[in-house]
Amino acid sequence: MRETQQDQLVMAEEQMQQLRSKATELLLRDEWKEAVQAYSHFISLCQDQVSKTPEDPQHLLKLHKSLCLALSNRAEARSRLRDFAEALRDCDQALKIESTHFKTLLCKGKILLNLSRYSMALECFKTVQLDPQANGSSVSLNGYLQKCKKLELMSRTGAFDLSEWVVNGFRGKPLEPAEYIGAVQIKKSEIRGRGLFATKNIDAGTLVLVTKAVATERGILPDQNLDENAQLVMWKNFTEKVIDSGAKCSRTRDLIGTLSSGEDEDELEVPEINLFKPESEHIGGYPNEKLDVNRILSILDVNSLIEDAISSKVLGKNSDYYGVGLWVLASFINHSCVPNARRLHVGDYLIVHASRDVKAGEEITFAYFDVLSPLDKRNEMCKTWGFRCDCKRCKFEEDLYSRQDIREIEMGLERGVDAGAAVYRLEEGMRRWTVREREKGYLRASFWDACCQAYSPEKLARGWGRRIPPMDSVVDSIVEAVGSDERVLKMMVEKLKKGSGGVVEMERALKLGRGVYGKVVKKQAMKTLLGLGIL
Ligand SMILES: C[S@@+](CC[C@H](N)C(=O)[O-])C[C@H]1O[C@@H](n2cnc3c(N)ncnc32)[C@H](O)[C@@H]1O
Repeated sequence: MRETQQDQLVMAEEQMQQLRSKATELLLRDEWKEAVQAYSHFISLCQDQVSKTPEDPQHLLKLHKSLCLALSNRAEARSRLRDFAEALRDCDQALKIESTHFKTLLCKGKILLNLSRYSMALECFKTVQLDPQANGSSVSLNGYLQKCKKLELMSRTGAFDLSEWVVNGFRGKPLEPAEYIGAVQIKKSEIRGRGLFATKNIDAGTLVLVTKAVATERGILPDQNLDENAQLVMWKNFTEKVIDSGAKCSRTRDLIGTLSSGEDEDELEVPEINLFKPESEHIGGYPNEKLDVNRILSILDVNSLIEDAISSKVLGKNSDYYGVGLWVLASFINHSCVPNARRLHVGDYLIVHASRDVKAGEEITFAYFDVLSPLDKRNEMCKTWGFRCDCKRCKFEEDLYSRQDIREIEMGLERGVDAGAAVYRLEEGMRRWTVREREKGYLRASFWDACCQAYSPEKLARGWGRRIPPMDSVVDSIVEAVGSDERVLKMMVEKLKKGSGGVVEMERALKLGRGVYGKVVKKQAMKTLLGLGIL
């Protein structure tokens, strides 16, 4: 018996009804992957029906409504799976059917917020607000609107305040930062390949950029040397996450494709800074067909950063903590042993600020490893990064380290010679070798451990104080060379706490603090952090 057209329609309707119920159930049970599959099936059936019933406007309207809702729900499920690109496509398709569809606009706004496209998200939430349905959910909608406005303002101005989180000992949930790009551009670097450059004068503490990770992986490694296996597992998870992010989003893939894989770095194209602004849709022009897994792995080798758990350094907590991540724009920042910027990790965000005053045109650099260490040690650390440092301090010290006197000071320290005597010898040497003021900072930073001990109250009391330069000028020259550092700051604060210093010294310590933590920590919070609140 031949089925009539009507019978076929009824059967299709029944099948769609069943699929819709199943998909809704899966969505309610948070089974996102299965929900996407069920909705995909439903959507293709629905689209099929739309193409078959062009004459019945009532039925067509009903089908379009079902299609719109299914696309919206699939977008929700996809966004939960962090497949934002496909989720956005679903939203746009649904909005083509019904341009003010409440649920879709809300979903699209949340996805855009997640992608740091604040002004577009704001537009979505504003349109949602006009819908009469919005009254019922005004509390959460208002929350999104306020959050979006705040983030949009932050991303334009870089006005962050992390004071509360810092004062609470880096505990609790920090304020969510917005992505931000300050006065910088990417150019060819004299150090190697491309680098990030200041387009204006930037003073110490000012934000340079805030950027969200493509992916991160974190864990506690009780003993980093012994637990190589755990590190390998983390690295594997991390690379999988990066590959997955690239597979899900062509923009992410394109951006990863701009990064160096370590080969022919000086020949690489110099991308426009605007490409890295989250609101810019497509970048194109990069040979991404070459972005296979092997290339991604090489890119990760060159560009992944280990998270600096500031709380572990400052508060002595979480010292077992290990985190690795890829932050695309920050990957253009070269290393220098005379860095002028520092990084701070807040959640998945990397915040870079100037650690000393930077002049327009100067390259922004941060330290990939501890630069308050001597040349040999820095060379070793550089090796693990797979390059030979081409910064001006290394060049200067390489020439100087051929001198026997420097070697003797080093050997003396290894033998346990008094740190005050070593610093005295270094200062005498620098006078004889007519080392310029700026370069004195380089060498003092190289002999930081000795300087630090030499300026301890006990050593000073034993008479070294009169024979070596005043601590303030040594600190100034080190900070001028390598920017602020928490150990230098600590030395200054200890001096202040001993009562040797007034308002001027306090201002100096606060300026150093700004260089270490950035202006994201406001003055009062900085005083509390430095333990100077009572002064
Ligand atoms: C994260 S990338 C920095 C950006 C890179 N220059 C580019 O063009 O994409 C790290 C790579 O930059 C180069 N590099 C960074 N700092 C350097 C330095 N101080 N000396 C020599 N090469 C450096 C090395 O090749 C390193 O593997």
